[in-house]
Amino acid sequence: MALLEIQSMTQVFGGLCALSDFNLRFDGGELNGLIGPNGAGKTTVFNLVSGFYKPTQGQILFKGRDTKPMKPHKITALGVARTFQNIRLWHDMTVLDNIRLARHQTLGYNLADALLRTKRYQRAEADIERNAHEILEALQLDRYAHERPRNLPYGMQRRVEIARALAVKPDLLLLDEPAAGLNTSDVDGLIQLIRWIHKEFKLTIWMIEHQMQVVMSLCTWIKVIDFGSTIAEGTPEQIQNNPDVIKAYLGDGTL
Ligand SMILES: Nc1ncnc2c1ncn2[C@@H]1O[C@H](COP(=O)(O)OP(=O)(O)OP(=O)(O)O)[C@@H](O)[C@H]1O
Repeated sequence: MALLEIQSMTQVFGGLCALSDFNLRFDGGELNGLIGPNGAGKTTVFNLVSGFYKPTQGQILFKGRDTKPMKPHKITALGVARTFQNIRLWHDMTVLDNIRLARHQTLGYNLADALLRTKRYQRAEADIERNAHEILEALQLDRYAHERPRNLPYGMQRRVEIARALAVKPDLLLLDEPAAGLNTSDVDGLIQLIRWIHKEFKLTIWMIEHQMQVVMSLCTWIKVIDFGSTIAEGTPEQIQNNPDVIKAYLGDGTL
Protein backbone atom coordinates (compact mmCIF):
# COMPACT_ATOMS: atom_id res chain seq x y z
CA MET A 1 0.00 0.00 0.00
CA ALA A 2 1.26 3.48 -0.86
CA LEU A 3 1.92 5.94 1.96
CA LEU A 4 0.36 8.73 -0.08
CA GLU A 5 -1.56 8.44 -3.29
CA ILE A 6 -3.09 11.43 -5.02
CA GLN A 7 -5.38 10.78 -7.94
CA SER A 8 -6.60 13.43 -10.40
CA MET A 9 -6.64 16.15 -7.73
CA THR A 10 -8.16 19.41 -8.94
CA GLN A 11 -8.82 22.60 -7.02
CA VAL A 12 -10.97 25.43 -8.26
CA PHE A 13 -11.36 28.75 -6.39
CA GLY A 14 -14.33 30.64 -7.84
CA GLY A 15 -13.43 30.86 -11.53
CA LEU A 16 -9.72 30.09 -11.00
CA CYS A 17 -8.39 26.57 -11.53
CA ALA A 18 -5.43 26.62 -9.10
CA LEU A 19 -4.61 22.94 -9.65
CA SER A 20 -5.64 20.45 -12.26
CA ASP A 21 -5.34 16.68 -12.57
CA PHE A 22 -2.50 16.35 -10.04
CA ASN A 23 -1.27 12.77 -9.54
CA LEU A 24 1.39 11.38 -7.21
CA ARG A 25 2.44 8.26 -5.34
CA PHE A 26 4.85 7.93 -2.42
CA ASP A 27 5.65 4.42 -1.20
CA GLY A 28 7.39 5.77 1.91
CA GLY A 29 10.91 6.96 2.68
CA GLU A 30 11.20 9.47 -0.16
CA LEU A 31 12.74 12.92 0.06
CA ASN A 32 11.10 14.64 -2.90
CA GLY A 33 10.44 18.14 -4.13
CA LEU A 34 7.62 20.18 -5.58
CA ILE A 35 8.65 23.28 -7.48
CA GLY A 36 7.17 25.81 -9.84
CA PRO A 37 7.06 29.56 -10.43
CA ASN A 38 5.11 31.91 -8.10
CA GLY A 39 1.40 31.16 -8.02
CA ALA A 40 1.86 27.74 -9.70
CA GLY A 41 -0.29 25.97 -7.10
CA LYS A 42 2.34 24.42 -4.81
CA THR A 43 0.98 25.59 -1.45
CA THR A 44 -2.49 24.65 -2.65
CA VAL A 45 -1.21 21.05 -3.01
CA PHE A 46 0.06 21.08 0.60
CA ASN A 47 -3.16 22.67 1.85
CA LEU A 48 -5.08 19.85 0.17
CA VAL A 49 -2.85 17.05 1.50
CA SER A 50 -3.01 18.45 5.04
CA GLY A 51 -6.78 18.90 4.85
CA PHE A 52 -6.92 22.72 5.01
CA TYR A 53 -8.65 22.62 1.62
CA LYS A 54 -10.88 19.89 0.26
CA PRO A 55 -10.30 18.99 -3.38
CA THR A 56 -12.91 20.08 -5.91
CA GLN A 57 -12.25 16.79 -7.67
CA GLY A 58 -10.05 13.76 -7.19
CA GLN A 59 -8.87 11.71 -4.27
CA ILE A 60 -6.15 11.78 -1.62
CA LEU A 61 -5.36 8.48 0.06
CA PHE A 62 -3.03 8.47 3.05
CA LYS A 63 -2.12 4.98 4.29
CA GLY A 64 -4.99 3.79 2.12
CA ARG A 65 -7.56 6.07 3.77
CA ASP A 66 -9.51 8.73 1.94
CA THR A 67 -8.69 11.97 3.77
CA LYS A 68 -11.40 14.08 2.15
CA PRO A 69 -13.91 13.75 5.01
CA MET A 70 -11.24 14.25 7.70
CA LYS A 71 -10.55 17.46 9.61
CA PRO A 72 -6.91 18.67 9.46
CA HIS A 73 -6.15 17.55 13.04
CA LYS A 74 -7.31 14.00 12.19
CA ILE A 75 -4.98 13.96 9.19
CA THR A 76 -2.17 15.16 11.46
CA ALA A 77 -2.95 12.39 13.93
CA LEU A 78 -2.82 9.91 11.04
CA GLY A 79 0.75 11.03 10.32
CA VAL A 80 0.92 14.18 8.19
CA ALA A 81 2.77 17.18 9.65
CA ARG A 82 3.70 20.42 7.96
CA THR A 83 5.52 23.69 8.24
CA PHE A 84 4.37 26.94 6.65
CA GLN A 85 5.84 29.38 4.15
CA ASN A 86 5.49 32.15 6.75
CA ILE A 87 6.51 30.67 10.08
CA ARG A 88 3.47 30.06 12.26
CA LEU A 89 4.55 29.51 15.83
CA TRP A 90 2.71 30.35 19.03
CA HIS A 91 4.88 33.33 19.91
CA ASP A 92 3.42 33.93 23.37
CA MET A 93 4.41 30.46 24.52
CA THR A 94 7.87 29.10 25.17
CA VAL A 95 9.61 26.90 22.63
CA LEU A 96 9.02 23.92 24.93
CA ASP A 97 5.28 24.65 25.16
CA ASN A 98 5.05 24.97 21.36
CA ILE A 99 6.40 21.43 21.09
CA ARG A 100 4.27 20.08 23.95
CA LEU A 101 1.08 21.55 22.56
CA ALA A 102 1.67 20.11 19.09
CA ARG A 103 1.95 16.59 20.51
CA HIS A 104 -1.01 17.23 22.79
CA GLN A 105 -3.28 17.70 19.82
CA THR A 106 -2.69 14.16 18.61
CA LEU A 107 -3.03 12.27 21.88
CA GLY A 108 -6.19 10.45 22.75
CA TYR A 109 -7.40 11.41 26.17
CA ASN A 110 -10.56 13.29 26.95
CA LEU A 111 -11.69 15.91 29.44
CA ALA A 112 -12.82 13.27 31.96
CA ASP A 113 -9.36 11.64 31.83
CA ALA A 114 -7.77 15.03 32.49
CA LEU A 115 -10.14 15.95 35.33
CA LEU A 116 -9.83 12.55 37.00
CA ARG A 117 -6.12 12.33 36.19
CA THR A 118 -6.59 8.77 34.98
CA LYS A 119 -3.74 6.40 34.11
CA ARG A 120 -4.34 7.18 30.44
CA TYR A 121 -3.94 10.91 31.13
CA GLN A 122 -0.78 10.39 33.20
CA ARG A 123 0.76 8.14 30.54
CA ALA A 124 -0.04 10.66 27.81
CA GLU A 125 1.36 13.59 29.78
CA ALA A 126 4.57 11.68 30.54
CA ASP A 127 4.85 10.85 26.83
CA ILE A 128 4.39 14.52 25.86
CA GLU A 129 7.07 15.62 28.28
CA ARG A 130 9.61 12.98 27.23
CA ASN A 131 8.94 13.47 23.54
CA ALA A 132 9.27 17.28 23.74
CA HIS A 133 12.65 17.10 25.48
CA GLU A 134 13.92 14.43 23.08
CA ILE A 135 12.99 16.51 20.04
CA LEU A 136 14.53 19.70 21.46
CA GLU A 137 17.72 17.85 22.24
CA ALA A 138 17.86 16.13 18.85
CA LEU A 139 17.48 19.45 17.05
CA GLN A 140 19.90 21.20 19.43
CA LEU A 141 17.19 23.52 20.65
CA ASP A 142 17.25 22.51 24.32
CA ARG A 143 19.04 25.69 25.37
CA TYR A 144 16.12 27.71 23.93
CA ALA A 145 13.41 25.63 25.64
CA HIS A 146 12.23 28.48 27.85
CA GLU A 147 12.59 31.29 25.30
CA ARG A 148 9.70 32.76 23.32
CA PRO A 149 10.14 31.99 19.60
CA ARG A 150 9.87 35.68 18.68
CA ASN A 151 13.11 36.37 20.58
CA LEU A 152 15.08 33.85 18.51
CA PRO A 153 16.88 34.54 15.23
CA TYR A 154 14.79 33.69 12.17
CA GLY A 155 16.87 30.59 11.35
CA MET A 156 16.20 29.20 14.83
CA GLN A 157 12.47 29.92 14.51
CA ARG A 158 12.49 27.76 11.37
CA ARG A 159 14.19 25.01 13.33
CA VAL A 160 11.56 25.29 16.10
CA GLU A 161 8.79 25.02 13.51
CA ILE A 162 10.36 21.85 12.12
CA ALA A 163 10.75 20.52 15.69
CA ARG A 164 7.07 21.20 16.33
CA ALA A 165 6.12 19.29 13.18
CA LEU A 166 8.30 16.37 14.26
CA ALA A 167 6.67 16.32 17.69
CA VAL A 168 3.53 14.77 16.23
CA LYS A 169 5.65 11.80 15.07
CA PRO A 170 4.67 12.12 11.43
CA ASP A 171 5.25 9.61 8.65
CA LEU A 172 5.03 12.40 6.09
CA LEU A 173 6.59 15.80 6.71
CA LEU A 174 5.57 18.63 4.37
CA LEU A 175 8.04 21.52 4.33
CA ASP A 176 6.70 24.63 2.62
CA GLU A 177 9.66 26.79 1.59
CA PRO A 178 11.85 25.98 4.60
CA ALA A 179 14.70 28.14 3.25
CA ALA A 180 12.57 31.28 2.77
CA GLY A 181 14.11 34.26 4.54
CA LEU A 182 17.30 32.45 5.60
CA ASN A 183 20.80 33.74 4.99
CA THR A 184 23.43 31.64 3.19
CA SER A 185 24.94 30.02 6.29
CA ASP A 186 21.47 29.23 7.67
CA VAL A 187 20.59 27.62 4.32
CA ASP A 188 23.66 25.36 4.54
CA GLY A 189 22.62 24.39 8.08
CA LEU A 190 19.07 23.73 6.93
CA ILE A 191 20.23 21.39 4.15
CA GLN A 192 22.23 19.38 6.67
CA LEU A 193 19.34 19.39 9.14
CA ILE A 194 16.79 18.10 6.60
CA ARG A 195 19.17 15.40 5.40
CA TRP A 196 19.79 14.35 9.01
CA ILE A 197 16.07 14.35 9.92
CA HIS A 198 15.26 12.23 6.87
CA LYS A 199 17.84 9.62 7.86
CA GLU A 200 17.38 9.76 11.63
CA PHE A 201 13.56 9.83 11.81
CA LYS A 202 13.12 7.54 8.79
CA LEU A 203 10.22 9.54 7.46
CA THR A 204 9.03 10.72 4.09
CA ILE A 205 9.76 14.36 3.33
CA TRP A 206 8.11 16.39 0.61
CA MET A 207 9.29 19.95 0.17
CA ILE A 208 8.34 23.06 -1.71
CA GLU A 209 11.31 25.30 -2.26
CA HIS A 210 12.30 28.19 -4.49
CA GLN A 211 16.01 27.97 -3.65
CA MET A 212 17.24 25.54 -6.27
CA GLN A 213 20.44 24.58 -4.43
CA VAL A 214 18.27 23.24 -1.58
CA VAL A 215 15.95 21.21 -3.80
CA MET A 216 18.67 19.96 -6.13
CA SER A 217 21.00 18.85 -3.36
CA LEU A 218 18.36 17.14 -1.20
CA CYS A 219 15.65 15.69 -3.42
CA THR A 220 15.83 12.50 -5.41
CA TRP A 221 12.64 13.17 -7.39
CA ILE A 222 11.12 16.52 -8.27
CA LYS A 223 7.72 17.41 -9.65
CA VAL A 224 7.26 20.71 -11.44
CA ILE A 225 3.95 22.52 -11.79
CA ASP A 226 3.04 25.69 -13.62
CA PHE A 227 -0.40 27.33 -13.70
CA GLY A 228 -1.72 24.32 -11.75
CA SER A 229 -0.57 21.71 -14.28
CA THR A 230 2.29 19.25 -14.01
CA ILE A 231 4.87 20.16 -16.63
CA ALA A 232 7.72 17.81 -15.65
CA GLU A 233 8.98 15.29 -13.14
CA GLY A 234 12.29 13.53 -12.70
CA THR A 235 15.67 13.57 -11.05
CA PRO A 236 17.34 16.92 -10.26
CA GLU A 237 19.52 16.55 -13.35
CA GLN A 238 16.55 15.79 -15.62
CA ILE A 239 14.65 18.77 -14.21
CA GLN A 240 17.54 21.20 -14.62
CA ASN A 241 17.86 20.23 -18.28
CA ASN A 242 14.15 20.08 -19.11
CA PRO A 243 13.27 22.73 -21.72
CA ASP A 244 9.67 23.13 -20.44
CA VAL A 245 10.96 23.80 -16.92
CA ILE A 246 13.56 26.28 -18.14
CA LYS A 247 10.86 28.06 -20.16
CA ALA A 248 8.47 28.22 -17.18
CA TYR A 249 11.19 29.75 -15.02
CA LEU A 250 12.61 32.17 -17.57
CA GLY A 251 10.20 34.84 -16.38
CA ASP A 252 11.62 35.02 -12.88
CA GLY A 253 15.08 33.52 -13.59
CA THR A 254 15.23 31.51 -10.35
CA LEU A 255 16.43 28.20 -11.83
N1 LIG B 1 -7.94 30.28 -0.66
C1 LIG B 1 -7.78 30.76 -1.91
N2 LIG B 1 -8.77 31.46 -2.53
C2 LIG B 1 -8.61 31.92 -3.78
N3 LIG B 1 -7.50 31.74 -4.53
C3 LIG B 1 -6.49 31.05 -3.97
C4 LIG B 1 -6.56 30.53 -2.63
N4 LIG B 1 -5.39 29.89 -2.35
C5 LIG B 1 -4.63 30.03 -3.45
N5 LIG B 1 -5.27 30.71 -4.42
C6 LIG B 1 -4.77 31.03 -5.76
O1 LIG B 1 -4.33 29.81 -6.34
C7 LIG B 1 -3.16 30.03 -7.11
C8 LIG B 1 -2.05 29.13 -6.58
O2 LIG B 1 -1.64 29.63 -5.31
P1 LIG B 1 -0.54 28.90 -4.43
O3 LIG B 1 -0.38 29.70 -3.18
O4 LIG B 1 -0.88 27.47 -4.30
O5 LIG B 1 0.76 29.07 -5.35
P2 LIG B 1 2.28 28.76 -5.01
O6 LIG B 1 2.80 27.95 -6.13
O7 LIG B 1 2.40 28.17 -3.66
O8 LIG B 1 2.91 30.22 -5.04
P3 LIG B 1 4.18 30.84 -4.28
O9 LIG B 1 5.40 30.17 -4.82
O10 LIG B 1 4.12 32.28 -4.67
O11 LIG B 1 3.97 30.63 -2.83
C9 LIG B 1 -2.83 31.52 -7.02
O12 LIG B 1 -3.39 32.17 -8.15
C10 LIG B 1 -3.54 31.93 -5.75
O13 LIG B 1 -3.90 33.30 -5.79
